[in-house]
Amino acid sequence: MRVMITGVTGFAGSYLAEHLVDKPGVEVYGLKRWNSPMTDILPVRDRITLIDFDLGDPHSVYAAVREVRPDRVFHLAAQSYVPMSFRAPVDTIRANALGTVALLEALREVGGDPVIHICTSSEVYGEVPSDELPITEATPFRPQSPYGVSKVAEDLTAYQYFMSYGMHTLRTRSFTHTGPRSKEVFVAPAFAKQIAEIEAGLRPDGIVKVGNLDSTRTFLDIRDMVEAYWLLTERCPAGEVYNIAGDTTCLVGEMLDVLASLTDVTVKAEVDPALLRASDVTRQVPDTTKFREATGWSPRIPFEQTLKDILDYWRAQVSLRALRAER
Ligand SMILES: C[C@H]1O[C@H](OP(=O)(O)OP(=O)(O)OC[C@H]2O[C@@H](n3cnc4c(=O)[nH]c(N)nc43)[C@H](O)[C@@H]2O)[C@@H](O)[C@@H](O)C1=O
Repeated sequence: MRVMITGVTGFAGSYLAEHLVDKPGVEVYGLKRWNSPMTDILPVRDRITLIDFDLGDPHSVYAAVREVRPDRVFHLAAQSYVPMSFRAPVDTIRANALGTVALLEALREVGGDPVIHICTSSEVYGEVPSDELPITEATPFRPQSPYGVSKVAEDLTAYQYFMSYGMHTLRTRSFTHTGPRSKEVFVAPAFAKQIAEIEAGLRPDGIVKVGNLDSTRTFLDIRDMVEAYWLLTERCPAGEVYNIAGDTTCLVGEMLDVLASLTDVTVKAEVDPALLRASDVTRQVPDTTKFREATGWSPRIPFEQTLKDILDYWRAQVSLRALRAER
């Protein structure tokens, strides 16, 4: 089976590749931008076929799809950082929304009836009123960022290709997922990196810069998420949409408390106004019953273990950077 992953050098794409390389009969084709850094993000790079493409260029998307002729597609390439989408809305919507249209058009033209996972986000729901929680797949779209809008477009496009052409699209509205190797622009690695720097003596004031600590997130380990994506394509009927999320719902401030409990140094949080958003989604409380019933999936990695692994990853990164600086 030929499995194509777009965005294979991204956080989710690299973990999915790692998850799939040992599955019998699976050949992994990873699509990446020609200049994507791969230093430590893609440990299985020698076990997959890498293909350069650019989501912004429909010709390159078509050429890659024609080369692979995939049986399964995981579309994980995206501009995924919400604050960046406020600064670069056109680029975010172009890459995410138009990139998805380009991919689906290429798949339609090449044919072969692949199973296609289009990865959208809990950000499509935006800020949901408290009396409408938990968020089900029937909760209305109220996106609060250009990123959220781009993901609504991806979601509806995947639905339209199923309805119009009978293509085997599946959509996930993926809630927060994190783990080692996630970029430090996201909240858990941002906090973990700063704690590792305090431990290494690089932040003598012991201050961790934070944004909005009163935001609720439901955390899932990336390694559980990629298993969910695989089961989605194994077990779910065409055209469906699913929320996928972890079991741990807490305030971002509580997540920082757990991280702080994993170190011996004293951690002081200080709000950096630059980390506050024009509008923030603060009530991310999902109902994932539909996906769990369809697949039997449930998360295996405890929240504290995920945070420990993230902190250890940043401890290693911080010492590596210090070593390089010494040379
Ligand atoms: C599902 C969804 O998940 C992710 O989007 P996100 O939820 O915006 O992720 P984040 O880690 O940037 O923020 C989480 C929350 O934490 C608050 N927060 C506080 N202090 C800091 C802070 O220092 N840094 C950051 N980044 N956030 C902070 C921040 O205001 C927000 O309320 C992406 O993968 C996205 O692609 C996606 O689809």
